[in-house]
Parts: sequence; C-alpha cells; structure tokens
Amino acid sequence: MKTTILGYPRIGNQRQLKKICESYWAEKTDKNTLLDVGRSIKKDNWILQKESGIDLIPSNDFSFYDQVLDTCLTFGCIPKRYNNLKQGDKLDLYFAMARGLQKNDHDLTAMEMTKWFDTNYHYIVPEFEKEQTFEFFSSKIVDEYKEALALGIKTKPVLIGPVTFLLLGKEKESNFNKIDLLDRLLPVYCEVINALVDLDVEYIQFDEPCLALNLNNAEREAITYVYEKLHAEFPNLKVFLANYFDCYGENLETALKLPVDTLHLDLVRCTSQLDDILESKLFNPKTKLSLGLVDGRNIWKNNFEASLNFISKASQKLIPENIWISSSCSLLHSPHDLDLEHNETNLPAEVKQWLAFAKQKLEEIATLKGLSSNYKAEYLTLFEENKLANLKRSTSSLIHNQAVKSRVGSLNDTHSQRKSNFTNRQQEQKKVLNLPLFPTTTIGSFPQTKDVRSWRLQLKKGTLSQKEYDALIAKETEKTIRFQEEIGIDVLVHGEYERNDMVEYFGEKLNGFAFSSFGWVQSYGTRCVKPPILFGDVSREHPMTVKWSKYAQSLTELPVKGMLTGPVTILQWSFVRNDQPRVITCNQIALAIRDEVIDLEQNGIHIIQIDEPAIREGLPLRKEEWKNYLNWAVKAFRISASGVKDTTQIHTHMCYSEFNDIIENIANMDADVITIETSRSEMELLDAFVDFKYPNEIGPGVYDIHSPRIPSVEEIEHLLIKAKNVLPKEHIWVNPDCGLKTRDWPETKTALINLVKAAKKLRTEVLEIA
Ligand SMILES: Nc1nc2c(c(=O)[nH]1)N[C@@H](CNc1ccc(C(=O)N[C@@H](CCC(=O)N[C@@H](CCC(=O)N[C@@H](CCC(=O)O)C(=O)O)C(=O)O)C(=O)O)cc1)CN2
Ligand code: MET
Ligand SMILES: [Zn+2]
Repeated sequence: MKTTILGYPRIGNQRQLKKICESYWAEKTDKNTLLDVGRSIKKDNWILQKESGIDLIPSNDFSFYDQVLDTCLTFGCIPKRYNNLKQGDKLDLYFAMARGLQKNDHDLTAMEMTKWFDTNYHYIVPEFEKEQTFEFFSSKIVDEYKEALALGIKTKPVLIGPVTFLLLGKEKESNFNKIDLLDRLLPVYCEVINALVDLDVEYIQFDEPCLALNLNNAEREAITYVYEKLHAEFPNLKVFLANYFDCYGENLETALKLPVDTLHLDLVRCTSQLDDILESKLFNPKTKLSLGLVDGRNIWKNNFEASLNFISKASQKLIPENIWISSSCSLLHSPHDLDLEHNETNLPAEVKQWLAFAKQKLEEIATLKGLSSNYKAEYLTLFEENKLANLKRSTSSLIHNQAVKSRVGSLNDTHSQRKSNFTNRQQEQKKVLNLPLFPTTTIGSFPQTKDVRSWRLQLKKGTLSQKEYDALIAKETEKTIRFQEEIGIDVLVHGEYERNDMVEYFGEKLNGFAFSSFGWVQSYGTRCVKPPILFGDVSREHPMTVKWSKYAQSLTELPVKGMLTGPVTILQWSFVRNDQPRVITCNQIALAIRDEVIDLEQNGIHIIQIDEPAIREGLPLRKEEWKNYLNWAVKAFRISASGVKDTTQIHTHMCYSEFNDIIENIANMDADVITIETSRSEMELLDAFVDFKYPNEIGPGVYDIHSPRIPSVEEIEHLLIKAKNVLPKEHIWVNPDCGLKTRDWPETKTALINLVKAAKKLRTEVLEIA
C-alpha cells in the first residue's frame, strides 16, 4: 500500500506567495525574487510531504495565480487581445491575463473568473473560439518536475485533463462546440506528455473532476477517446485519473472501462462508490484504486476506524500494491498547519483537538498506511488517540444548545414570508425612499487599505485599545460617507471597515464558531480567506452590526444600507460541522441573521442588504440533488429576510455565478433588489434575468472590481444601455460588480465618479426622450 495526495496548498504557510506577488505587481520586487519565493514554497512542500511519509508527491500543483490559467499557458490557449504580449515575458503575459493590464499603451481586460466546482476557489475561465489552435507554449510542468528531481524527488506531475479543461472554458463564438476542439488539443497534450516521458516520468495525474458532473454522451465518449488514445501513445505511462467532489455517478461505467493505471475516488463526498466499484463486473482488479479518505475540504480529524473499514474492504479484492491511501481532493482547500495555532480564546484546546489542517492530514494519510501494514503495532497509540478525539467531539457539551434546537424546530411558513407581495412592497418603498431613476449604490465594502488592516492587527496585539481602534474606524467610515455624498451616490454604505472578512466577522460574533489565526485558504490569485470553524449550535448573543450602521446613518440624510452576510453564504464559507444535516445548521444561522435584520430596522435602517454570493456555489454538482438544496437554501434566505415591514427594502448580492439554471429560485428569494456581477461578461449574465422576466429590481454590475482597471464613463454607459434595452427602466440600479475592499482609493474614486456620471447621463437621456 502506498500514500499520495492530489495537491498541496501553495500560498505558503505564512502567505509568502501572496506577499511577494502583490509586491511584484506594485513593482517593489523584481522577478527573480518572486521566482525564488515560488521555488522555496515548492521545495518546502515537497520536503514536508516526503518527511511526512507521502510516497507519491504531486508537482505542478503549485501556481503563481491559478492552475487553470497555468493550463491555458501550457497549451498556448491565449486570447488574441494579449497577442502583443506573447513575445515578451511569459509571467507578465500570465498576470495580464489574470488581472488585466492598464499601463503604457496597453489597456487589456482580464479574463473571466468563476467558481471551481462547489468551492470558494475561483479559476480563470479559458476562452475558446471556433478556429482555436493550441501549442506547447509554457514548459512550467516540465520545469517543476525537474525542480523536484533536483531535490531527489520523483513526482507525479498534475495536469488538468483535456476534457475537464475544455468543459471549464467558454465558447467566445456561438458557432461551434468546444468539445470538438479535442482533436486539436490532444496532440499538444501528447507533446507535453512526451516531454515528461523523456524525463522518465512514471505517473501523471490527470484531474478530470468533470466526471462528478452530469455529462452527455459526447462528453463521456470524449473521456474514453482521450484515455484510450493516451494509452495507445504512451503504453508505459501510468495514468492516475482523479475525479473528486462527488461520485462518478452515471459516468462510472465509462471510468471503469478506461485503460488507466489508477482511478481515484473521493470517499468523503461519495461513500458508496467503493462498494459500487468492487462489485462491478466491469472492474478490472489490475486497476489500482486511490482511496480519497482524508477530507481535503474540511478540517475535522479523520475517523481512522471508518477509513480502515474502507481500506480493509478494498483489500479483500485488491492486492496491497494496488491500493493508494489519499486525500479526497487536493489539499488546496485546506488551511496549512494546525501546529501554528496557539490562541486559546479563538480556538479553545477542546475544539483544536478535533481538527486536522493540511500538514496534519499528511500525517493522517501516513498513519492510515501504517495501520494497514505489518508494522501496525507501532501505530496503535495514534489509532487510540484518534478514536478518543472523535469520541470527545461527539459528546462535547460545547456543541449543543437546546434553546437553539427548539427554535429551529418550531419554524413554520410564516417565518419565510414577507407581509405583502413585491408589487405592494415596491409601491410602499417608493413612497418612503424617494430614489431617482437608476439609483446608484455600491455593494458594501470600501478599500481595506493597509492602514485599516494594520489597526486591526495592532488591536489584536494590544498596541491599540478598543477605543482607539473604534475611533479610527469611525473616522474612516465618516470619510467614506462624505465621499459618497460628494460624488452623488444615492444609497450609501458604511464601508465595512470594522470587518476582517464578510463571513469571519459574523462568525466571530456568533456562538458556535471558533477561529484560526493562520488558517488561510486561497480564494483567488493572492486573495485568501480564513473560514471560521462552525462546530456547534449557532446563536446570536448581541446585535452584530447595528452600532456601525447606526453611526453611519447618523452622519447623513441619505439612506445608508445595512450590510449583512446571508445564512447560506456563512454556511458555505465556513468549515462546517459534519454531525448534522447542513439544512439544520443553515436554519440556525438564518434565525440569527433574521434577528439582526429586525434590530437594524428598529434602529432606523430602511434598506438592508443580505449578501448571498455563495448560494450558487453551494449547488450540488449533480442536478438530481439541486431541488432539495435550493428549497432549503432559498428558504433560509427568506427566513433571514422576512421579519421586516413592507417599507423596509431588502437587497441581496451575488457574484461570480451563472444564473441560468437557477433563476427561478433566485426570483423565489424575493429580495426587493438584487445586485449581480455582470461586467466582465459584458452583461451576458443578465440574460437569465431577462429571459425569465425577473420580477424584482436588479443592479447589474457595471464596474469590474476584481481588476485595478478603471472603466470609463462611456464603457459604463454602454453597459447600462445594454441593461436598459432589456429591463424595465424603473427596475435598474447602477452599481459595481462587488465590494471594493480589494481596490485602492485612487482607482475607486475615479471609477465611482465615472459610474455616477454614467447614471446621470442616462437619466437625462431618458427624461429628454420622455
Ligand atoms: N470569505 C470570503 N469569501 C469570498 C469573498 C469574501 O469577501 N470573503 N469574496 C469573493 C472573492 N474572494 C475574496 C477572498 C478574499 C478577499 C480578501 O481580500 N482577502 C484578504 C484578507 C482578508 C482578511 O481576512 N483580512 C484580515 C487580515 C488582514 C492581514 O493580512 N493582516 C496582516 C497585517 C496587516 C498588514 O499590515 O498588511 C497580517 O495579518 O499579516 C483583516 O483585515 O483583519 C487578503 O487576501 O488579503 C477578497 C475576495 C468570493 N469569496
Ligand atoms: C463577495 S460579495 C461581497 C459583498 C460585501 N458586502 C462587500 O461589499 O464586500
Ligand atoms: Zn460580491
């Protein structure tokens, strides 16, 4: 039996990669230093895995920005607008594709970003056209293999499989099917593989998580075609085929027939799959199985007893040499190292002993191997420790709160129903709010500058008192209110300066959560989150946001929007307990948010935004399970939003989501106003709302806040006219795609001034026509 993992976190255990990349972008660091930091992270990761007892260590799981963007570069899939950069430095081209480039005589938009399956990780969306060609453009995968080899480690390079790569991409023209590009892409895959085989590569891991989705026949046939072809071309290459995040489902038959060396199973997400495979007539016992037993998506200690049961089941049909013990998916989605955590207040020792981060997961994988070996005796203490920790968790008094359980138990339909329907509410709200046509607003956060973050750090260290900290935040909030007044925004926000993150902040205020100090997980590029750890029943002890919203409202006559994170998003972006159904946990959060909404209303806040950017991401990968999820997710949002008067306007916000498949459910959330991300796709994401005749008000984003690029008045106006042509004008709001926290002030100022100008121009035009 051997151990492996599918990938390791690459941001560095102190977020070294984030810091160096951001410094490089700011032209404060040179390229060599950047490359050095990259090399040292890779080296540390490889050595750590080796020392932890991982037998087959991945390479090319490192990335300076995103693994899908890396794949685009590997195969020369570079949109034409970057052609002028192709002769220059490849890393600069790469970052231009990721972030856009507005410098010298360049003005290039970034490529689109979207969610990686059901995770909070965002990948860069490949762009394909009908005449798309491919070439072996970047040798990163080969270079990294050599880099590890030089350290004496023969790795398993990781490559996104060609079918998944194509399916993740976007057809930029409507007259072809991207899957038909396979004939042009596959020869280039062969070239890349050839280069690796020339270096004596034994294993290549092909990630094909599209196998967890509902595929059509053509797509399934593409899988067969690819792996038969690779087998014919490279009969000695060991193909490690990785599916994860769900079962193979109706793709299992296809997978079992493939001439691959190893099939990887995510046994965390899909526990039934091992039986299905072992009992299948199609299963070739010479095929190795990689048992994904250690959860790459959550932070609870593995249950060794349960894992050993899987291993022993597999051992009845397979010789030990044909069994891999592995992580369920890449550990990219896990925080680095629990050993760094020493803050007892945030992470009590009792909770800490239930957890395992990436480094600890390596140890768990090695221990599972030990426990399945002839040296089992040496590992029995670890087994007993694991059993005890899991037992303690299941019986801990920290977890249960009877009052919360009974409140959730007594929820009924009135809790998820506003007092009147939207049309009535809209009339009532018009009377009290008195907003112009095309009202302007922002999504909530304003620049989280280095200063703001350093105040929080100083507060944590004790070098700033709470009072001093609050005074600084108040000043920043006031500055932001004044700025919005000056430039003519209609519905203001307070700026969210008091928050480290839109989920972690609420976690900190709610009972039932613990926090890490260094548990960073990459969300996109250099941006990371520290998901709070939801271990017990959730309740709200005190109001969480009233103080700052009330303060901001006291500064101005204009309406200030209250700002909350919705229950589904808090659930989705936390590490959630796995001892009860998610719907129950979600309803607990929904009730806490509902109480907060009511408190805001009672304190004079008449517009309240409940962000639900993760509602789409939480969708199960297989359509069969959508209905159930959408029912409870939409209901949880409604529970949080329905405690208020008709005159109180509820907003929601979503970003990086495709809405086509779920638009009916989005409408069913019945928010008075929804703001969505649409600008990178040139309003394409609006189509779903138009086709469905979305009944409520809507603010399609007209400023791509994930890029430092500043949109011109004309560009914004162009997008607004697009919206005005397809939506009733009384329903349209004007706002950026998402919050401004990742932006700097100079670009924010110019962009928002342009945004207000564009809205005003449109108002005048409409009035002139009328
Ligand atoms: N949870 C979550 N998921 C999300 C989003 C989101 O906002 N939150 N937005 C979407 C896009 N994803 C994003 C994810 C992260 C960030 C982001 O800005 N993250 C920050 C960290 C935010 C944070 O937790 N900040 C803390 C800690 C800040 C910090 O790094 N402090 C320094 C010290 C301060 C300094 O001097 O720089 C340190 O600890 O070393 C704070 O403000 O208190 C970053 O990576 O830079 C943005 C978008 C989708 N998913
Ligand atoms: C990822 S959605 C972000 C919403 C939040 N209110 C903000 O403006 O930052
Ligand atoms: Zn957003």
